[in-house]
Amino acid sequence: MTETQLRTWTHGIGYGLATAFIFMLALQNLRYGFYDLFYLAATLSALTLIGLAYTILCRRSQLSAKGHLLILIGLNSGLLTALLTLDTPGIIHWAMPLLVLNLLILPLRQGVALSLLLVLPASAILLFEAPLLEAITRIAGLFILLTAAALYIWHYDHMAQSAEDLAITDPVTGAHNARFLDESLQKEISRAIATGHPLSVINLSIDYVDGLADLHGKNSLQTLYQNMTEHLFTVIRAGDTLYTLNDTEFFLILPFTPEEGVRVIAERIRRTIAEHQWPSIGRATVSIGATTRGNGDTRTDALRKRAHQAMLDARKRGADSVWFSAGETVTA
Ligand SMILES: Nc1nc2c(ncn2[C@@H]2O[C@H](COP(=O)(O)OP(=O)(O)OP(=O)(O)O)[C@@H](O)[C@H]2O)c(=O)[nH]1
Repeated sequence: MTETQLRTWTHGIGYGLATAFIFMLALQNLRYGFYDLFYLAATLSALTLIGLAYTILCRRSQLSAKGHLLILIGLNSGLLTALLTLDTPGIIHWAMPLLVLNLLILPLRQGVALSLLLVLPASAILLFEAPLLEAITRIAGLFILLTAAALYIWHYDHMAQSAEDLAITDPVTGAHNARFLDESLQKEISRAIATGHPLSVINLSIDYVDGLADLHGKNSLQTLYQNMTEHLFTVIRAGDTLYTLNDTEFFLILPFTPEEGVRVIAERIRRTIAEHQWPSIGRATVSIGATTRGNGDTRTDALRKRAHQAMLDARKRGADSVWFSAGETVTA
């Protein structure tokens, strides 16, 4: 299930349950002849029903649907007005489903702010109108509910962020992982097509990995890979992105970089790696394949394959070398 679908379901169920709850209150008050409270509950349940309809209408853009804020401001201010104008402090418990809705539907800060705008004046009214002990008990209940719901939402947001980070970041090296590469490269290709700026990529592979693993062990190779990632981060400029493909290969996306530029940076990477003293194994070299997008390159696999082939060509010419392969050019 995508995040948008998850939000649509939770918002829909939230509004649905709130509508059912408030509608029951409306019916009960109608039965006992409390017409003011009946009209209030009927208005609030109509608003939650609008929220449900809005959720269904905006189901494809639920993450950016701004109308929820207006609907919830309407609900919260409706209840606050009733607390101020009707002499029935008992309806403070109607705030409970509203607090949950605020936090369930709005971004955390907005949800907490709107809830406090309801709870603080409501508490003052309650302290003024109800017996002290009763007022304190009800206010405490509201704050406990608000805190628990806010902590739960904060925890969920935090977990979702960690899951997203894990999905796109290699846990060992901190670079982006291969799954994220195609998505980013496609975006950069579209951007390069739209703006006409050059785009280059680099495929980089550590030389003689089997020999290094035999000689120094797999753990040393893993450490070398991490050290090389850190090193590459210090060589590339902001805006370039680094991806780890497997335990021995890297990929770099270099926006705004023409052929002359990618030749410079590829050679710089090769030289600095060869000159470096690596803590786990001493000396190491890399073979680098580089390519620049031609006007016929519109897909990621073409660029990835060409960079990979260029890296194999570099290796064929002897380790510790760079090979550049020109982009596909189509004449109109
Ligand atoms: N994407 C990318 N390109 C680089 C990088 N370093 C050098 N280049 C390319 O190589 C060209 C020449 O770079 P340098 O020899 O460092 O000269 P420079 O004039 O100091 O480079 P800039 O001020 O970064 O443009 C640059 O214009 C870039 O196109 C890098 O880290 N990333």
